[in-house]
Amino acid sequence: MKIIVMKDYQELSEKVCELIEKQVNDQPKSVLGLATGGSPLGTYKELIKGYKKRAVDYQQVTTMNLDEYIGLDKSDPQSYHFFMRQHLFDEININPDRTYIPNGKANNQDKECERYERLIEEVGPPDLQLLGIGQNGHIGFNEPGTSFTSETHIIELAESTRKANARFFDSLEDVPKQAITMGIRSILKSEKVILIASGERKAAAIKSLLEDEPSENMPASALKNHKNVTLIVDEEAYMKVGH
Ligand SMILES: N[C@@H]1[C@@H](O)[C@H](O)[C@@H](COP(=O)(O)O)O[C@@H]1O
Repeated sequence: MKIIVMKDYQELSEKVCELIEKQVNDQPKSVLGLATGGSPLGTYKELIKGYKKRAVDYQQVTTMNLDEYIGLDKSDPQSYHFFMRQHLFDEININPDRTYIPNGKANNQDKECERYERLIEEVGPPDLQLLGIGQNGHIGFNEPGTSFTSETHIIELAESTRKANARFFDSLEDVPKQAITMGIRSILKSEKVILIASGERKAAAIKSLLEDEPSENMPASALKNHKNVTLIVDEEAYMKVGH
């Protein structure tokens, strides 16, 4: 795993933006695996700025998102569909027909999981997958205990994850209890992975990721079995490593 330590969140976001723009400029038909949550917000801001300033062209790019809450409509402001439109897709020249996100409102969720996993094979897998990490080490919505051989599946959200994400909702009760997420194996299908973490809140997870043996209790540690992972952290998220 390659490790890059940046001074702060802004520098981290600029670095990730630079790597994504390079991917798209080198390969205009790239498939980008995208993430939601607070971590990639700065990156998306930089990508939008870059699109306006440097005329990066996203017309032929395809995107695949990691996950979605079960039960939220695409038009729900808390859904990841809405998040992606608001924070990126509506601001760049991407073709909305080439942006894929699991459907959290499908009538048959098992079929939806199968459909999305097939899409990863047919449309993807991503040339570059961007990932955040939960405080408990989750990636996508793969909570601790998820099998490293899992594909797209339904997951019960950990109480700690619901609490951490409650900041995006009116109240904790509004946070869905389930989500649909690419599995660990699905994520490992990507060519390259960029994992980002910022702030003291993530320091314990980053220490465990780098210093402990891979374990299904720390979902992100599965990335140690992937050949091309770059971890980009800021100084706060890295501060516990080696101590
Ligand atoms: N499903 C998302 C993950 O994809 C994200 O990486 C993680 C960290 O979130 P944040 O970046 O807001 O700290 O938790 C969320 O629940």
